[in-house]
Amino acid sequence: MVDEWTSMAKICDGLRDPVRIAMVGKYTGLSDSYLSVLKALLHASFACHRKLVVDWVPSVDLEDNTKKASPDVYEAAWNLLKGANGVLVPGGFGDRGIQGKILAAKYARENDVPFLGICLGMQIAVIEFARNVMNLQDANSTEFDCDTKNPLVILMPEGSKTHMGGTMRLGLRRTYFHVKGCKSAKLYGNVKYVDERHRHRYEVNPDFVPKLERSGLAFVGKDESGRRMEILELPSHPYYVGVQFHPEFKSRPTKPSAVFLGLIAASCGQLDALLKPQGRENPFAAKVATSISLAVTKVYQNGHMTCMTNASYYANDNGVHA
Ligand SMILES: NC(=O)CC[C@H](N)C(=O)O
Repeated sequence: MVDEWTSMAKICDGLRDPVRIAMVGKYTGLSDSYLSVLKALLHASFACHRKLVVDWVPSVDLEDNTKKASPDVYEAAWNLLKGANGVLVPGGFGDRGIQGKILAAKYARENDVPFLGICLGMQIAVIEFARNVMNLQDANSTEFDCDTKNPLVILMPEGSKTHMGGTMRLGLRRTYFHVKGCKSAKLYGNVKYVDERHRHRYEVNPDFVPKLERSGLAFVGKDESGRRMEILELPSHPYYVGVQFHPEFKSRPTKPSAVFLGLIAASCGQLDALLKPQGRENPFAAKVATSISLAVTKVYQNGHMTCMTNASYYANDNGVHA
């Protein structure tokens, strides 16, 4: 067992080339709030043989109000965002910092920077696209503006709308791929469907989907009814993916989450190699497999992956900071 730990630690210690991910969220001072997301980033970075560096960007700091009140803070936040190889907008609730997340999604979309939006991160990507590509200036989620004339994201409880308890859509749900050959389908191994975990109330308004799709946003994964949007992609972008579910919860050291792996691979120039059909002619796939099998035997100890903290990301106290 010690040998296994030693060989894994060696691989971790040997990782030198960084991959910088800007995490644009609300609770960036409390990194434990995003612990599963961090672990998923780490699993994917390890598979790509990159040392993960997470740049925490408080989304409010990207907003115009901060520019007026604290120009230095504003500039520092934008410098972090612009210095990153990839951008991640995680899940969240409530309207504080929403504008900053929308600005981060716009920046990634317009500058071909790899982007992954999770749950709220997918919803704000849709709002951003509607506002800036489709010119629907007041596009919003009814979570933030219940009177918006363009409700791109709406409450879609599965149960009663009047019964206030239990309106959250929770747990494992199935997503069917609708577009063969899209990036996320390839990353998941060209399966017909995936089961991922959910935790949300609001969803993309299905009435706007035809317009969004005509404008270039592809909803490549949907639930069995076809009414709930689960995965979006911008086919014209190197890697712009939004998921309504939480893929971080199923990521494992031996099996990084497909969409996280896509983000990291795209952020360090490995996505094309990763998406090539697997086989002898795909050395990257072989390399990933080797690194994982070498490194991750029995990584769990009391439910924690304690061995990977020193080389794959910078740790400070309880959290992860760059
Ligand atoms: N987990 C989340 O990101 C939730 C997103 C959004 N607040 C919703 O309820 O749908």
